[in-house]
Amino acid sequence: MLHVLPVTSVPSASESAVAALPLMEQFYTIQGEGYNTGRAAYFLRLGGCDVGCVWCDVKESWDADAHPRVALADMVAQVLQYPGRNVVITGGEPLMHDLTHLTAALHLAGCQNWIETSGAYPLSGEWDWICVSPKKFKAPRPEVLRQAHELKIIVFNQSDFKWAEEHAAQVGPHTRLYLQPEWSRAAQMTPQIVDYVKENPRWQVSLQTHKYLDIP
Ligand SMILES: C[S@@+](CC[C@H](N)C(=O)[O-])C[C@H]1O[C@@H](n2cnc3c(N)ncnc32)[C@H](O)[C@@H]1O
Ligand SMILES: Nc1nc2[nH]cc(C(=O)O)c2c(=O)[nH]1
Ligand code: SF4
Ligand SMILES: [Mg+2]
Repeated sequence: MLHVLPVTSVPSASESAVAALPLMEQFYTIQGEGYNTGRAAYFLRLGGCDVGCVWCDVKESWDADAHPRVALADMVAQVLQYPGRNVVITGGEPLMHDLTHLTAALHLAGCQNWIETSGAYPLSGEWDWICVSPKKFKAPRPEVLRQAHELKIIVFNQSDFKWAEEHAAQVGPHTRLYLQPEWSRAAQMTPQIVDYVKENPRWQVSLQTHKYLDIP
């Protein structure tokens, strides 16, 4: 005799765990950095990061427990309040979480999923644009570098140009290459980035344009 399990809409403990993620903040703005600069996008900033960049501009994101767990359906509903359909998942380090369910729900809702990641954790989720910004403080995973649409190196001092080339050697042939000044060092490093790009034109300049525009 066949035993038929009852259909229930109550999620199991493991389903509940993936149906919500720690969310530090969400906002609709203009993508300020890299390839998609200037395009409207809804940002979901997830809590949690153990990479430890000394110059991180969002250290409040590091402690995942400091941020409320928000249901994925509620995040999608918030995104849909605005006319744009590009969603940037950032953090914190978003790949510390399994992003399979969040990105599937966003795709079902008609969104384009873009990620900002250090590449230090395995890639999960369905992505339309992957920006990898590797860090000296926790090495990026080679397979994440290989899948990057965009490599964005933060330039803090002159040694970062050589470090940038070492990582450019690990991405695919079509990955866009960007050099972005660390914000507190922008006055010193931006002129050096300009000179470097003129000499090495496969690289492009990326600025944190939202900080100049004074928007989130
Ligand atoms: C806050 S991080 C969050 C995503 C992920 N943890 C990462 O580092 O890619 C978002 C982007 O901001 C960049 N970033 C963080 N602090 C910065 C700073 N002080 N100056 C320039 N870029 C910075 C990161 O390299 C990354 O590309
Ligand atoms: N406007 C805007 N663009 C961004 N691009 C990447 C950001 C991030 O913090 O991940 C960011 C951000 O915080 N704001
Ligand atoms: S990996 Fe990203 S969020 Fe984490 S410390 Fe570095 S810049 Fe900040
Ligand atoms: Mg930012």
